[in-house]
Amino acid sequence: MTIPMLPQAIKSLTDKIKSFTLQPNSDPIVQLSVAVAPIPVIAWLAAQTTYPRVYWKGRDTEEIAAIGCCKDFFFGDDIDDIALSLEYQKQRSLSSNQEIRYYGGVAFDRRNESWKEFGKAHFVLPRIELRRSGNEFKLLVNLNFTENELSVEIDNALQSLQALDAPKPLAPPNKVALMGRSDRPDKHRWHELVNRVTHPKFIEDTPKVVLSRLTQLEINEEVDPWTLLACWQGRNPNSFQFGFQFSPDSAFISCTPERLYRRRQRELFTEALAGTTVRGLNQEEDKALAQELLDDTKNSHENQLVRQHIVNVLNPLSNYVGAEETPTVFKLSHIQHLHRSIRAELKAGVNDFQLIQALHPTPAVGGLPKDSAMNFIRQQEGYVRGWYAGACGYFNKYESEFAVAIRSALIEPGRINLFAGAGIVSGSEADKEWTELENKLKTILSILTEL
Ligand SMILES: C=C(O[C@H]1C=CC=C(C(=O)O)[C@@H]1O)C(=O)O
Ligand SMILES: [Mg+2]
Repeated sequence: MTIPMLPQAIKSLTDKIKSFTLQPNSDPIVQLSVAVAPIPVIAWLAAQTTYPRVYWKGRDTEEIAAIGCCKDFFFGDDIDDIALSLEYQKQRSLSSNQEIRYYGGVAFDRRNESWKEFGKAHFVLPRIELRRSGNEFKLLVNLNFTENELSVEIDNALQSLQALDAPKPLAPPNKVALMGRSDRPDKHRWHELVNRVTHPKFIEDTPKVVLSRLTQLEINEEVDPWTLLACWQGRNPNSFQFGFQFSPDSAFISCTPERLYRRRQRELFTEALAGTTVRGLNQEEDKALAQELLDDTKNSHENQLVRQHIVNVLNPLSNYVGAEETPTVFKLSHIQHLHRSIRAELKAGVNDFQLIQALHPTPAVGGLPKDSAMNFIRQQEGYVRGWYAGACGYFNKYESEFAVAIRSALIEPGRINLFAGAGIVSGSEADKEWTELENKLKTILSILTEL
């Protein structure tokens, strides 16, 4: 049997929707899908004009583009974890289909203000998804009968399918002309902050604070977030790549090496990723730099604190937790990190909400102890992190995956906001940590500008 091309696949999905009937005991959330011949996933997403638009690619061969939504969970100003947990439990009970997924994110700091459309937590059940798993592609539609009756929901789904645009090839992005750049905190303030955190009295109680910086680039031209993400993906294919765009005016994209966790039923995979150096100009130099990183006390301490904390918070939720004793080196296009894998077997009944609460933010982006580091960041950093260093991904009852939204950018009209942080521990020096921030921006800057 030949797999249908996109127009035929849309037609057969349309027929499926038209002939759908709700059985007396069927779930109120239903997913219908058809196989489709290969389509470049990001290019398809970039061609669409419906919002929200979501892109997700984890470390395996699965890639997803989602558009529109049939349920939107937005937690703007006031959210408490109890309300969030109740909503989460409710959704979990509405469908037994393992393929139904909620995509979204949680801000870095749920107790501080966040970005307008992104809020403190924002998840969607998409209307339409294009999913690639290896070489297999499928187009799917979700129907949500919890709020609309059958005919209304079917009409909505049909309209969304009709509104789909054909994919166009992505044009390589032009280099942008920078009209201005500003850093918050600036270099002077960065020195002050690092010196405060590394003061022996402070560090005795708070051994790690991950300080970060917002770099704003002023531009005159339009930058397509999906084209930018596609290029970024090409540079760091071993990273997670994702993007969320809730309206035309702002898109958050990330090409992050850091997994928060991957859960399959009760099996959990997570990691400690912290400690950084640059890549060498040749293989020999690269190897020497990696060895230096492995031997370096400050970087080892940075990573070890993350590993220990993750093990500690997972212990009460798990029957078993195992973490690599010795780190390995995780290489990206411009930098390399220390990495330790961690695996856990969760206790029965532990859910994603509890996992995010326990794990996020890890000391790779927050610090240690969590509350004291978060307070310092909240009071001193001088800008709102929003979803930078937040947790983004998807979940359902059976499986989930979340990445830590570092190496990320918020694209707005006339402005690109870039973020970079560095773990400040005993032995950190302000100048070196500032250079580490610059190194973390190199890949995205090399795509955007003539470096
Ligand atoms: C907070 C960031 O990186 C974290 C992840 C890996 C290495 C890090 C470091 O060496 O400082 C950071 O903890 C960032 O890139 O914004
Ligand atoms: Mg570091």
